Amino acid sequence: MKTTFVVPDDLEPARRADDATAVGDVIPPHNKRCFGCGPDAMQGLHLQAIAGEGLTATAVLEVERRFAGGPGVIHGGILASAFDEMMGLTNMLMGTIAVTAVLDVDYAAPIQVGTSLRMDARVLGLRGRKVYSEVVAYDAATPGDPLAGGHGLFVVVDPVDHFTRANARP
Ligand SMILES: CCCCC/C=C\C/C=C\C/C=C\C/C=C\CCCC(=O)SCCNC(=O)CCNC(=O)[C@H](O)C(C)(C)COP(=O)(O)OP(=O)(O)OC[C@H]1O[C@@H](n2cnc3c(N)ncnc32)[C@H](O)[C@@H]1OP(=O)(O)O
Repeated sequence: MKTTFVVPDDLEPARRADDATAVGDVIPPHNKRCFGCGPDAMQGLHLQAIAGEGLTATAVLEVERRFAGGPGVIHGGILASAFDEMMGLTNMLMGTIAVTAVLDVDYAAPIQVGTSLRMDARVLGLRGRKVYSEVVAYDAATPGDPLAGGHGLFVVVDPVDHFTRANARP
């Protein structure tokens, strides 16, 4: 892939929280109405990310017709949403809440409607409050070269403070 996103080469190691979702279990939705993972988001992606070892998680997105952009292929914004959510959920294994500051998507190949898209996400490391994460996506039926990849720079926030202020805006 050809991303230009720069991951610092001197990241601090990130640590899995002692009470993080057990390996093999679904990371619980952080908000029932979240477009990415919420069960009550009628038009949402309904992603179920399975926690892996360390700071990793995997999910499969069934690329439904309602996710189309160009004829027969996934909308780029839908893929970006899925990547954002996958990295955000994986970050939660650290026991912190981090919001997206920068999202980078490498659309390496068209992804057809009907694809079962496997997404593998992991936390790469930290720099103070900054969390660097990545995700790679494959065709689950015919694994081979990645179809797309993503990177994110997330910033750890106090969720009550962050979302209270976000909702207080006039
Ligand atoms: C009412 C009660 C509610 C309770 C809720 C409970 C739980 C909620 C749960 C979870 C939700 C979150 C995540 C869950 C998982 C998945 C969902 C996906 C995540 C998202 O979809 S989330 C939506 C989109 N997201 C936003 O809505 C963010 C809007 N934004 C801001 O809220 C601020 O912008 C913020 C907080 C990002 C930073 O603000 P800030 O003031 O806290 O910090 P500051 O600016 O100092 O940045 C600190 C360091 O990050 C560097 N930095 C910042 N921005 C950068 C950029 N763009 N490029 C390069 N570097 C950047 C600085 O350069 C500095 O770096 P350094 O430390 O080296 O100087």
